[in-house]
Amino acid sequence: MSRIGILTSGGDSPGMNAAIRSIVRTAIYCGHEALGIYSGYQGLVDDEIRVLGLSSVADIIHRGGTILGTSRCPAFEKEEGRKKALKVLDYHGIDKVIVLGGDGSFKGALALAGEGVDVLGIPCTIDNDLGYTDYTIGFFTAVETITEAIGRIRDTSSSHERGHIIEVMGRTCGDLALYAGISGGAESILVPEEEFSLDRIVQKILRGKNRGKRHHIILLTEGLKDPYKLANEIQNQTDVETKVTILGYVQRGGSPNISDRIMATNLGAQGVLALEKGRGALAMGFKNNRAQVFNLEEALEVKKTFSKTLYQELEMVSI
Ligand SMILES: Nc1ncnc2c1ncn2[C@@H]1O[C@H](COP(=O)(O)OP(=O)(O)O)[C@@H](O)[C@H]1O
Ligand SMILES: O=P(O)(O)OC[C@H]1O[C@](O)(COP(=O)(O)O)[C@@H](O)[C@@H]1O
Repeated sequence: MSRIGILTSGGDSPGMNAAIRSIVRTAIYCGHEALGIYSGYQGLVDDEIRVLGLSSVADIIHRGGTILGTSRCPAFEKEEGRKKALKVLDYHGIDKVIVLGGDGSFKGALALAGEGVDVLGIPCTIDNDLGYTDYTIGFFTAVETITEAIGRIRDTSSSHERGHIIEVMGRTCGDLALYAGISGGAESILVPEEEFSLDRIVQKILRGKNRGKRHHIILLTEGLKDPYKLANEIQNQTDVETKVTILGYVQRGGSPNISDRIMATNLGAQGVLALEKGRGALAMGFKNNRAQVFNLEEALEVKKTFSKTLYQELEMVSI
């Protein structure tokens, strides 16, 4: 029997609760004990740990956020913080830790593994910025949220004959803009992986305007450009009034969609089974349409690739 600690870390993502439920139930089914580590690595350093029973994860599969709470914990990046965390794990007799988060949280898990703790990472981030897995838990729910926002904004843009810049999250990864741009029918997307061209956006708006188009939706990945300056530039060069909406944290909250609930349940359950068999540092990923077990260190080294094919398709259909 193992005592399995579970913690959620970094930015929360829809589906984290579904994964926690799956891990706790599978662990108990297999005869282990599950312990919740609250508030991410901070809770590990500060000893915020409680046993999770079967009913502690009832009625959460559909909830956004994480019942365990999350944090960004600079203390854990220092040796002193990690020493405290190791003592806490030892005190509770926790021999395995499952970390739900993104690449930063996985680096934290790797540091724990370096001290002899068996760890397993489950990819949870709306950004879909981990190279070793095709998708991360929360990504498709966030794409749906953005797609719905595009639809609403297009209604009012068409009525007023306006352009609209919608800033989306993603940091260094353009997947949220790419997938939501395709599913929402955006005219242009600005992503870190592709060269920016104001002229291309302007020409597209002018072509659309000439054939009677009344809306122009531009998705901008956060941090690339000041959306208000960009709106001014577009307005000056096209004479199309251009507004800005920054979607922000709306994208990160909310009930997980069906695919995120299924992927979370799948990766959570398989994660427990993988930890039973394997030692060291592991990661679950969703590759080629199925749950697979990876070596965590190798998984972190896989460079994230951007789909040129999807990007070209978006460019062609939004001519
Ligand atoms: N190199 C590292 N060593 C130890 N812990 C780390 C390291 N990098 C990140 N972490 C821990 O993981 C937390 C979450 O990382 P962050 O990059 O903010 O989020 P995400 O996991 O979503 O990418 C950090 O606040 C820190 O506690
Ligand atoms: O909550 P914070 O600290 O403002 O973080 C915002 C960032 O978190 C994200 O929503 C998710 O990123 P991570 O999953 O890597 O934490 C990013 O898209 C965004 O830039």
